[in-house]
Amino acid sequence: MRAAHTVEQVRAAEEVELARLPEGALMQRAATGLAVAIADLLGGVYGRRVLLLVGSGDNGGDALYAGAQLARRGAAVEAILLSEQVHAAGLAALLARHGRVVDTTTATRPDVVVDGIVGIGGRPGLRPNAVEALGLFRDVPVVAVDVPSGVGVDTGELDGPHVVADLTVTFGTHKPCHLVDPAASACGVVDLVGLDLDLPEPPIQALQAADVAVLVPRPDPFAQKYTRGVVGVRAGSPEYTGAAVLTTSGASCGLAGMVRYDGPAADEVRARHPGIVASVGRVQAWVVGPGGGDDVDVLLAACLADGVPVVADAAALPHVEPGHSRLVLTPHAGELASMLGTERDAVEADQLGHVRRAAAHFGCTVLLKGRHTLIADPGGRVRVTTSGVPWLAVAGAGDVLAGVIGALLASGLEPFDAASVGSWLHGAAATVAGGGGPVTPEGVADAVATVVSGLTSGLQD
Ligand SMILES: NC(=O)C1=CN([C@@H]2O[C@H](COP(=O)(O)OP(=O)(O)OC[C@H]3O[C@@H](n4cnc5c(N)ncnc54)[C@H](OP(=O)(O)O)[C@@H]3O)[C@@H](O)[C@H]2O)[C@@H](O)CC1
Ligand SMILES: Nc1ncnc2c1ncn2[C@@H]1O[C@H](COP(=O)(O)OP(=O)(O)O)[C@@H](O)[C@H]1O
Ligand SMILES: [K+]
Repeated sequence: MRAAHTVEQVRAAEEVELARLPEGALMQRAATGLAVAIADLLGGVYGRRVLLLVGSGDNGGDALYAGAQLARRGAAVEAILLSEQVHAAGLAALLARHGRVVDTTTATRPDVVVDGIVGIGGRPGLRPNAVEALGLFRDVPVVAVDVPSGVGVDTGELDGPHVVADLTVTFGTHKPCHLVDPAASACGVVDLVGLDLDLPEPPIQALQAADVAVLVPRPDPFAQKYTRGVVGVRAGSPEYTGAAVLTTSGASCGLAGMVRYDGPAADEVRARHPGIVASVGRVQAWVVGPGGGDDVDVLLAACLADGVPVVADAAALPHVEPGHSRLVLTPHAGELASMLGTERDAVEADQLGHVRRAAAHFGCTVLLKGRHTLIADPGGRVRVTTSGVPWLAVAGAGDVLAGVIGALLASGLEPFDAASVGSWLHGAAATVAGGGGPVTPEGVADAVATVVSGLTSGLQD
């Protein structure tokens, strides 16, 4: 599990560690990890040129100490000081290793720019002198210290100028901005330097393959199709039969024992999936909404009346009322904006705030689709999916996702787990299906089984 903690949580843990360790030890550990990461990026140190952008706080201190270590190993290190006051001991260490203080007119073209402007103590946005310094060498790789300066560290928002990093080296734990878009998209590759901090339960997590392998349902030796769970699909309309085919393709990923289809596209659905039963019967979970027609409100009500968990997607979303705790809502930003009475841009700018608000308002699990999909439950927990690839942004991919989550709900996973595991599998399946290239939604649905078998092959008992 990749965990992200808030600034307040990091500060509290840091205080305990600072009291325990000799003065400066924590910063030295951070700076050493940073120097090693910069050396890796440069493919060596001797003779390389490093430009440090140094702000007034400890973030600048990390950069100065890392610069001193690189200078000791033969790098030519220059520093632009963006404040009259910078970390004094860090600056002394750099100068002792023959690092040089320069300004925007005297800086030499570097091989890497190190952003030590501001860290977890920063407010969103950058001051004009920082913007000017960043503009000097636009095509040079940037390594951000802890966070790209200027981003909303706890919110994942971008408000004003900010650093766009190729690599971010963070310390102790991830922060929300490393996982949550749009800020996450400014981090580049994120490298974590461990500091042995004693941290509380993280408010935000990103499942990794090993976590999904544990959560994904596996049939026991005496399993029957009914004990594995039946997922019912109410999707498609005479106009949109494809949505029925794609949603049932997701539901047929193999994670439930049976798929039932109830709708107007039974012939199309059975032509692709002969195993699907096109008659009404008992189910352990419903998926409703993709490609839905005029009767989608009636169908949603019928699904909810069954008392089983329900995935509501697409056309069903505008009809959802608060108060159904075993519901999973799967909007994209535009759909969530309509549900909350706001604009798409507002949702995209503050994805974490909106998905949390929606989960609290509707009292159920809400999955906000995007590059880094967010899943929130009404208790405030959030998971982020980072397994996807941009090729997954293709019409119909959302229908497949709803089907996969429905299968996981039918198998008995709780809504929050079903949504986050389903989303992770969906992203990983796109990687497998495309092999680095384009995907079709049906290809993604087919690849879910391959992903699951890869995950669970090491776990057979
Ligand atoms: N936590 C840990 O475990 C460890 C933490 N460590 C490191 O410490 C860092 C946190 O250091 P920190 O607390 O000194 O805050 P930091 O972010 O450097 O500067 C804040 C100052 O910047 C200013 N300022 C604010 N906004 C601004 C803006 N938009 N643009 C420009 N300037 C702005 C403002 O000062 P002002 O100029 O307004 O007086 C404010 O006081 C952390 O990120 C990590 O790198 C590691 O060394 C060890 C382990
Ligand atoms: N840039 C991206 N990187 C990774 N995944 C993405 C990206 N953009 C969209 N996706 C994913 O693609 C899917 C698109 O679903 P959706 O918008 O509902 O499409 P549709 O309604 O046409 O099926 C979602 O799972 C979403 O998370
Ligand atoms: K920084």
